[in-house]
Amino acid sequence: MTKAELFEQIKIKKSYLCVGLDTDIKKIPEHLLGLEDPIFEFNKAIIDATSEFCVSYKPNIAFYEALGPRGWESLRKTLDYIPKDCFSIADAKRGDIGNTSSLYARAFFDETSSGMSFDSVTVAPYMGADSVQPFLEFKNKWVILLALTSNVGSQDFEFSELSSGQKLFEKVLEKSQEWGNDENMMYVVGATQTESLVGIRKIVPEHFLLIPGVGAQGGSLEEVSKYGMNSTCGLLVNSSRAIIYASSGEDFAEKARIETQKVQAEMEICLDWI
Ligand SMILES: O=c1ccn([C@@H]2O[C@H](COP(=O)(O)O)[C@@H](O)[C@H]2O)c(=O)[nH]1
Repeated sequence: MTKAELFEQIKIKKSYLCVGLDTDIKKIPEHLLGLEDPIFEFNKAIIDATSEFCVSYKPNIAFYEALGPRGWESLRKTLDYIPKDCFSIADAKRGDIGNTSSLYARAFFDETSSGMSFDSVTVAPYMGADSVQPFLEFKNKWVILLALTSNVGSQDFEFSELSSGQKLFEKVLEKSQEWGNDENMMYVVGATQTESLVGIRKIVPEHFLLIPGVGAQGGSLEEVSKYGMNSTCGLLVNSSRAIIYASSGEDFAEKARIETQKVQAEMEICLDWI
């Protein structure tokens, strides 16, 4: 999906919501557990209930790979089921020396190799250019580079001040623009980091940002939108647990739909600002 196509979907659905499919076998409703593939059945019901109100889905790969071959199969079926007008994100946080990164890229982008072709994959930037480049070699695919994460541990390295006076995450934003552009690279910025958003927008005014951390982590959608939005929206705001576990009962999909619709309604108001 191109940047223009993504913005078109945002305008059509009046939403920049990404629903996170962090599907934990220990948390899915009991009545699904007897089915052949409970994880897929859960995701299918969530997607059916929410796709009207969101533009993207983000399976976090950890939840699937922890289950071995069964988990990978649930992931592949889930990706197949995600509507083609929704932007798919493999939240895998990969990155290694070049030849290894090439194989990670094939795992998430090359359908003939792995059976899966996501629109994008999250990548850690700290091994530098040669660790990211193999992902960028795939046409019409996106790298979503970790910049300023939502967790408390972001303080440990990402805010470190360099001799140039820049923070480490600022250097990531600046340097990585030599590798890709706003048509093939996005950045992860936590919704808990809104005080840094104005500065981030000075470095990457045109790029899309993937913003996790609203909902269960307590970030504010209004603040993220106020400080992060640009003329093409420029935001994909993710919520996982607050949506998919809105209920632990048989009504989980219905409750997920209600939560998704609430977030979409708030986003519709914010989209009027652009
Ligand atoms: O900085 C980051 C990077 C990634 N994540 C991921 O996003 C979702 C958030 O889930 P919630 O349930 O909405 O809190 C999850 O998959 C994280 O691994 C993040 O939270 N922060």
